[in-house]
Amino acid sequence: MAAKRSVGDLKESDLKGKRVFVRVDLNVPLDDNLTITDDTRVRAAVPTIKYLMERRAKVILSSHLGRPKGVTPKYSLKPLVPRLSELLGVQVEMANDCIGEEVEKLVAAIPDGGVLLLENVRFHKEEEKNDPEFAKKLASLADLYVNDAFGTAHRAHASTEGVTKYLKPSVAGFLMQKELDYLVGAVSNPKKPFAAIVGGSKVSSKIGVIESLLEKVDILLLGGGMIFTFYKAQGYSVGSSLVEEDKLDLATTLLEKAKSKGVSLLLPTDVVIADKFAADANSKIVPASSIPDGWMGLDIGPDAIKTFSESLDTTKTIIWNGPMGVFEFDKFATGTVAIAKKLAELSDKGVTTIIGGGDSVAAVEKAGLVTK
Ligand SMILES: Nc1ncnc2c1ncn2[C@@H]1O[C@H](COP(=O)(O)OP(=O)(O)O)[C@@H](O)[C@H]1O
Ligand SMILES: O=C(OP(=O)(O)O)[C@H](O)COP(=O)(O)O
Repeated sequence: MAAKRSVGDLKESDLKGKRVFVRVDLNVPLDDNLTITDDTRVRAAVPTIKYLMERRAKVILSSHLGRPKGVTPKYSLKPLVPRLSELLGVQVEMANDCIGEEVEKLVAAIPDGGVLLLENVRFHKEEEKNDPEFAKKLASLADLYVNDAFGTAHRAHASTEGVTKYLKPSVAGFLMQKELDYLVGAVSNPKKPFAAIVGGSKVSSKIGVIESLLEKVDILLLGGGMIFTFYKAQGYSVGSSLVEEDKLDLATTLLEKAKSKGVSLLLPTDVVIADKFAADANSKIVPASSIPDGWMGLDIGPDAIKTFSESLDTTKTIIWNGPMGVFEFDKFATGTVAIAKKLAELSDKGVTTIIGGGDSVAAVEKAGLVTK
């Protein structure tokens, strides 16, 4: 891939006094009291913002949080202000919207080196539709554009793709540049055997990822909420586990494709099931093929952990996205923690291990393995 032009390539005169629209990914996990439970993404956004502040640009920050349908108070970016202000060493101002007259007034008032955070860009449905008129309105706030939202780089939305048609130059931020350099390097030319571990709950967004990984990997391990779509496609009973009915045919196709490409695709042979989606649910371990009605799979089982771990032993490159279970509940965190520990052990032995995804990173934080 050609090198992306980055914010570091701009001249100081391109930035001084200029309004810079910076798309960041501040989609952090919040608890019920709206406290940030993992600030990795906030800290990751800081280098680019500080760089712009030091060059006396007027920084306009834009992000989404969650998947709101319209204006939803619990998805407001307001809880981000104190932590951002603390990390940046200035009082970050916050707008109640991301477009409109009030926002324009606040933008006009940003001092050189100051920072304004716009409200959740997904409060407007036009964001995810990549609506050109909405993108134009966002673009009209600024003189140039920096995309540092690596965690959202796979989405062509108004604030990530649409605006670049109206704001020139449009450049990558330091986080985007660093992640692309590292990831593209590791994935386009991996040391083999190359394994991918995919879990989490976003089945429909990840089935496409699995399809493209089948072209590259030797081993593919599947865990998390997506496995039940694959089980169901094979005719297993999955109880009330997470299933995306409209992806059953695709799951079958992917299993066949893995076989024809000689990729070793492993699904967990056993799962930890629960009688409700709760931290205090009753749980038991059952073979993957026999989840009783009324029960749902919330973690991979001990046999699966063993098989997965052994299959990783010979690998040289591993990428991991998506937890193996509902790690937020301690009872169902075992599979995720075991895989995190395995990757830490292999990383110590010189295996390249890459972990991506907000919840996956949060899980590694929770397991206390970040330094590994
Ligand atoms: N078996 C499961 N059933 C339901 N949800 C699951 C299951 N396994 C994992 N999850 C959930 O998946 C979420 C993370 O998924 P996802 O957003 O796809 O990961 P990431 O943010 O790392 O890309 C977590 O909140 C976790 O609780
Ligand atoms: O959290 C994110 O992705 P992730 O769940 O893969 O880590 C990004 O902020 C993108 O969010 P989205 O999947 O709602 O577009």
